Amino acid sequence: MPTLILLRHGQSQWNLENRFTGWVDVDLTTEGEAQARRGGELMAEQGLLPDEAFTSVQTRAIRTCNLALDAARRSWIPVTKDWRLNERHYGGLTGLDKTETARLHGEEQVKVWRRSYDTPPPPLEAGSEHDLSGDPRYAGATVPATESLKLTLERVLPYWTSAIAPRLKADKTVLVAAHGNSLRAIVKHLFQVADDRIVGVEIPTGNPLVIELNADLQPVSARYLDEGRAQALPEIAA
Ligand SMILES: O=C(O)[C@H](O)COP(=O)(O)O
Repeated sequence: MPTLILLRHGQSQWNLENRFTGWVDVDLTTEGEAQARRGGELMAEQGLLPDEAFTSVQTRAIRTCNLALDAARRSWIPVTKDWRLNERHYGGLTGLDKTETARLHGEEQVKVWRRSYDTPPPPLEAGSEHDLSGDPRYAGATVPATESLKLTLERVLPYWTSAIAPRLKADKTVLVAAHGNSLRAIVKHLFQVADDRIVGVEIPTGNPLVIELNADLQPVSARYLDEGRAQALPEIAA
């Protein structure tokens, strides 16, 4: 049975500092490294051994992927990196403190920017210290100035369809080590979550989400391996 394991990176330095991160390449904290290793141990304990892995081009996801695969003794499998699995771009909010931003703009507005489907944050100004358009890892790509979840899904989905789905259709166990919102995009697509319901889907750091799929890649079961740190999952259509 095709098995997908979604793993959000472990706690990052800016998760700890409660700052909007998006495409900024912050690293894991010591706690985040431990979460990634624990994720790999849980996979191994339950015999969930990935055949292949996909990750973004951001250090926190790459290192999470490597630490989890090391812990599961699967560091030899093929790993493919692609910017389309990056975190959603947080635009002009990048680097700001989340609590302070809520104080300035109101909780509701910040919830809309963080969790709504199609309202992007204000764009990042060109030339800002967080402008990554000159970063060599994005050569040939158009670096966005901001992204809603909808825009994130629009760049994740073609990659899902062309690169990841074929491996699942070949009946493989596939690990995708990525980010809160690129993974929410995949969950929205797989579970056919309505635009106004995706606001309720949160993905915890470093907790493998195992989704068994049928031959048409529709979910038949879904569970977090660390039950104590699980979050509610969307319903599986009958
Ligand atoms: O980019 C970020 O700040 C986080 O990785 C995800 O943030 P969120 O919880 O606001 O979506």
